[in-house]
This record gives sequence, structure tokens and C-alpha cells, in this order.
Amino acid sequence: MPTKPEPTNAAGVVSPPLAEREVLMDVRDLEVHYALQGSSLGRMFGGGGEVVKAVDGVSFQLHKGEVLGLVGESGSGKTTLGRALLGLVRPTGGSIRYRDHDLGELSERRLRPLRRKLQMVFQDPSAALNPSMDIETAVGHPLRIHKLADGKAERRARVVEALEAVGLAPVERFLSKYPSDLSGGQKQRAVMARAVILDPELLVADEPISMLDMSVRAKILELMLELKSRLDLTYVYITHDLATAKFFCDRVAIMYLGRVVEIGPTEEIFAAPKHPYTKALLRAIPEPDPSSTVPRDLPRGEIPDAAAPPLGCSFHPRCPAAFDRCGWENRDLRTLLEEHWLGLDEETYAAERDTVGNLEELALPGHRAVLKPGRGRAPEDVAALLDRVRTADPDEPLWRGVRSVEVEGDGVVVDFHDGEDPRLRRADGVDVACHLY
Ligand SMILES: Nc1ncnc2c1ncn2[C@@H]1O[C@H](COP(=O)(O)OP(=O)(O)OP(=O)(O)O)[C@@H](O)[C@H]1O
Repeated sequence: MPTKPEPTNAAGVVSPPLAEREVLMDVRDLEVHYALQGSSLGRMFGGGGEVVKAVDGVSFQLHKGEVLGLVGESGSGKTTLGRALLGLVRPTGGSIRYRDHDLGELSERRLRPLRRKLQMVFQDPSAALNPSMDIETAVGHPLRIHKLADGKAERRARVVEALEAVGLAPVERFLSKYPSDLSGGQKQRAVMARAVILDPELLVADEPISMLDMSVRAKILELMLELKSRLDLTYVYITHDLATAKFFCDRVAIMYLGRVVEIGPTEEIFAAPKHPYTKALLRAIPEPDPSSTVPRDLPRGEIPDAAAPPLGCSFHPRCPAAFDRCGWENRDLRTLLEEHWLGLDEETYAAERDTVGNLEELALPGHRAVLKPGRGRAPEDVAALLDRVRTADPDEPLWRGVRSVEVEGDGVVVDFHDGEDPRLRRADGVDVACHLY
């Protein structure tokens, strides 16, 4: 990646530090929850459907001229948050203030004129451009929609200006071309031209380079930085890829299951990541040097189901540093037993599996697991099995969350410490949501 230039404004003057710049957007306790109708879990509780908390209690300020990265695995809520910032998705809670407007409160009619100031660049430039529109029509289309150009000549002049700004030159060659005549990088430039032709203030770029050839990725990011200083833009850059975020962003917000778990200046986050999830993501950045021995593992396990997130800290089931307060629960014990059984030979597995009865009872959230013995087995056998599992891997973080294991009546009760949901707190120049800080 090339070196990032010093941030300058349209006049080429070095920009003041972030904290001193004007606040463009103020996001407070933002929630975007989707109700899923008719799910099996919902029916089990006899109520409506499940709720997916795509964005859940997110707060931050976006300063004019900054590049804020939203980084996280698939399903962490980056796109939903980005779309909410543009008024494309309605919040179900909290607020998004853009200048004097609360985007969540505005009617569709009053949102429309603001939308030209808030633009999105999508991942796939081929899907973003209508294959039957030539580039002049496509790039000029927003001017028609917002009735912003006086006649064809003015529209053409603005299209020419936008194409020049994104480096599609000589412009005359591109005006009559169709998307299929352009390379991936050229298409993304045309998409950028269509976004900037409306003179926006904020661009939300959702993985803008991930579908492009490696060879043009850096060039598109450089173009975006150039446009930013020339046109006084502010960016929200959505990506899975921390390597480009490091180059491109002033600040980075790390998202996990709808929450921001760490946010701060890019240098701080990369030099001294705090949240165990951020640490794991950074370790997973591919090393350019193939002989490097830096571990590249992502956190163990998969990102959990957003419709039934873990109790306490959502990251606790995958966290190597989790301890008693992090929210250990019945479902974690079930996962642990299943993982333990994966490592056994068939005979030992069969014997151990028969020791415990129905594991389905551990499927629901809760801090008190009751394990019943299988047919012909006693509760003491279950307790002995749990003891063996613990001895086999005493460092497994789940055990830090267990308050007691007791034989009670005809079963074994595993009692977990109550968990707490960590909120963002200031720690050494960043904000982090983790009980370690
Ligand atoms: N319209 C919708 N209805 C129901 N659930 C949704 C909807 N849109 C998103 N979700 C859910 O919200 C969560 C967050 O999705 P989102 O696309 O914002 O994540 P993301 O981090 O952008 O993922 P990706 O990197 O894969 O695009 C996911 O669990 C997703 O399935």
C-alpha cells in the first residue's frame, strides 16, 4: 500500500486534529432491530418472531473530513449501520443527527433532498450500473432525479467534470461507452463519479475495492483520498480487511454482533489493540512475507446467531481471555461437551455420550444448567464426566465462569457466575467494551 498523504482540505491546508473538527453526524444509542416472523424459537416461547439486533446501541460522532472505518466479520452489522447513516434503513431506537436533522424522525419526503448529500458506493460496480445505460446517462442520472441540471448541456458539463475528477479521461471516449466496455476499476470510477456529481458531504463506501483486481485496488483508494481532499468529503469505509483500513482510515470502529467493541484512532488500534476480538482480527491479517510465523488464526468458533446472541459479552464464547463476569451460560457448556467429544475415539465417545441425557435442555440462554444422566446412569457419573472434561483442558476459559458443580436430586447442576454486558469505556486513547478494561 502507498503511504497515506497528510490530510488536507480543498484549499490544500493541513486539517486540524479530529476532535477540533465540526461534527457532521452524531449517532446515539442507535438500534436497528429486525423482527423475524414465525421462527421456531419464537413459537417455542409462544410469542411473535425472533429479533435480529443488526445494530444494537451504537454511539459515535463522525467529524467532517475524517475517514471512519467499520471493520468486522460478516454479519457484524456494518452494512446496516452504513445504510442507517444514509437514511436508507430506519432506526428502531436511538438517533442519528446529521447537521440539524434527526434522520430517524424525518418523513421520506423530507429525507429525499438530504440524500444527495449522503451517498453510498457499493461493493460490486457491475451491479451498481445499469447495463443498458451509457456512462453519460448513468453518471448524469442523479442530476435528473434530483432535478439539478438545467438542460442537456449543463448536465453534460457536470458529467464531464465528474468523469475528469475520477480520472476517466479522455472523457469523450467514455461518455458513450456502456458498463460492459469498462474494466472493473473503470466501472468503480464511474460509480464514484455518479456519487460525487451530487456534491455530497458523506460517502459510505461498502467494501468498494473487494471485488476489484488486486492491481487496481490501491489506485481506487488513492482516488478516494484525492476526491476527499478536493471535494471536502467525509467517508465511512466498510470492510473486512484491516490491512486497507490501516492505510485508509483516520479512526476505526471494530464491530461485533451489532455492537462497536472498540473505536479509536487507527494508529492506536493497530499499535496497541485492546479488545481480544480486535487482537484476534489483527493476528488474522495475512502476512506479506510467506515465511512469517505470526499466527493467522481467527477467534475459535463461528460468529454466533444474531437472533440469539450470547449472554453478557457477546464475544465471550470465542474469547481466550474471558473470565467469570463475561456471561458464561448453558449453551457454552453444550458447545464445550460437543467439542470435547469431537476429539474422542468412537468407543469413548459412545460411552460418554450415553452418560448424559438430553442436551437439548442446554440450548436456551441461562446461567444454571441442569444435566440429567442418560438411561441407566447416575448423576455422579455425569459429575465425574464433567470432572474428566475439565481435567483434559483445565485452561478452557469456560471453567472460570463456573461457580459450582453439584449433584442435586436426579441431576447435576452447573451454576455459572452472573454475566455483565460490557459498555464502551475509555482506555488509553481508545474506547473499548471489555471487562478487562
Ligand atoms: N433486512 C433484514 N432483515 C433481517 N435481518 C437482516 C436484514 N439485514 C441484515 N440482517 C441481519 O443483520 C445482521 C447484520 O447484517 P449486516 O449485513 O449489516 O452485516 P455486515 O457486517 O455488513 O455483513 P457482511 O460483511 O456480510 O455484509 C445479520 O445477522 C443479518 O443477517
